[in-house]
Amino acid sequence: MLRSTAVLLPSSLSPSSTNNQQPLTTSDNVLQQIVSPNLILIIVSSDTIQSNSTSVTVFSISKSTEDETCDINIIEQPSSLTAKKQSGFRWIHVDSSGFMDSAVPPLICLENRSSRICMYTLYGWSTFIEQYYFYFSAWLRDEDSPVVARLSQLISALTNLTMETTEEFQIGNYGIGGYYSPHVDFYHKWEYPAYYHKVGNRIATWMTYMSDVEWGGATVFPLFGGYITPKKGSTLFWYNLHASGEVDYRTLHAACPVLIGNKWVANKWIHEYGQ
Ligand SMILES: O=C(O)CCC(=O)C(=O)O
Ligand SMILES: [Fe+2]
Repeated sequence: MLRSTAVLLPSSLSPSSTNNQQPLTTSDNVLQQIVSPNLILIIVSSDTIQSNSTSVTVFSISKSTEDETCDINIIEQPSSLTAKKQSGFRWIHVDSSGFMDSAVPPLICLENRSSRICMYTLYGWSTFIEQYYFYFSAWLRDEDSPVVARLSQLISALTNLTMETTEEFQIGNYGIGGYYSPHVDFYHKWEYPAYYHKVGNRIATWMTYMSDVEWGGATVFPLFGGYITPKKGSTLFWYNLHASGEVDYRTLHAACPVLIGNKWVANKWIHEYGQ
């Protein structure tokens, strides 16, 4: 994975400006900047999820290549899970029957019980200062729980991508001061040649926020000039590669430090092979 720490975040994107917990809307300039034809941003607002209903409203936001305007499509499809790929941009129709609401508590519970918990820091377990990232994570396999398996199925159905070459689910937990420095999720052939040969690069990232964060913890895309405030159940999905397979550096992103509260995310990295 490329490690780039040389990115300066504009002051408007600093963590202190992310603490108002305003929900993102289409009129938000930041959001308009963040979306590009190659970056799909799905905001699944948990407010819109009714646990007993058969449909979920999904905000699929895309910037059209022609006029640079930002469109929002709110689509309710009660009976099917379909993903459409269109030239220039893509959108996704969803019916997940309140899935996110029911998935979050068991996933958190599993995380608490997980024996595969580990702490990610650049220099191991020693000091936390000036390290690349600081958070706890655990890996969940589909076999660990029907909830995990169902979430994988949902992602596959929504994105139209096979889960055959995905990584296990990564559950990440940031405590106070937890952060992840600017990085990209893809890697280069020469970094892990054997692994690359087996599954290809990380074509896409799926990230669901499993908690709100009282203050801080935003995910920042500095090259798009925008950030997303964590909101339980909201999901970001973006392609890390161009259609040609070339890596897309515009997907550089970071997790701002959590100032107050606790942040939980669930990541799924989807690989190229089999797609
Ligand atoms: O927690 C976030 O907001 C981002 C996490 C992330 O980028 C990663 O785990 O690769
Ligand atoms: Fe990342």
